[in-house]
Amino acid sequence: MLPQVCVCYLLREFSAGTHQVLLGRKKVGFGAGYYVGLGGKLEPGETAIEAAVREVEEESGVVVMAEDLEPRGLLTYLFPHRESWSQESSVFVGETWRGEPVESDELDPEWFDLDALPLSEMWDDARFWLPEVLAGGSIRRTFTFGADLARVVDPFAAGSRPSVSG
Ligand SMILES: CNc1ncnc2c1ncn2[C@@H]1O[C@H](COP(=O)(O)OP(=O)(O)OP(=O)(O)O)[C@@H](O)[C@H]1O
Repeated sequence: MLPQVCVCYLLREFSAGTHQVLLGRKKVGFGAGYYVGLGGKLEPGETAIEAAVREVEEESGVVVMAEDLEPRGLLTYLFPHRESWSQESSVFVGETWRGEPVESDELDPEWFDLDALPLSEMWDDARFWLPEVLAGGSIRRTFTFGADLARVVDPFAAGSRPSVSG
């Protein structure tokens, strides 16, 4: 089984009809420099949703309850040129949470309008699924990264067909 990680996208209604998502510039470690959702590795014995609750608080100070997180799917990231980076990520979206995001050692939180996501500064896969998932969809998909460890190769290959629904 691939290493299991989670990612959580918190949404807020910024002004009437305008929704925003909390992302953060990752400061250290895997994906440093990219804007990412809050998340990280599951600890032993932890479920993906428990990990999401914990990582949101660790990385931003925001408190979210497990029952306020909606499971929105599973992403498989394959790095044939760097096997140790391959992982499987459970995706959650939450609209109810408490607190104000604060900068942590891991990441510098920032709100983005849903129609102005910083896709060119995120992991390359995000452009293929994140807008649809934040608009209410769910996803089950595999992305394979190339030798540059940065670009998705052949995103429409068999086995990695888009399956956004919702
Ligand atoms: C390759 N394409 C990718 N596209 C979008 N998001 C990606 C991703 N690959 C990893 N992610 C996210 O990155 C976090 C795991 O990173 P990972 O280093 O395991 O966690 P993190 O540095 O937080 O460590 P700790 O668990 O805190 O130790 C986790 O949210 C995961 O969904």
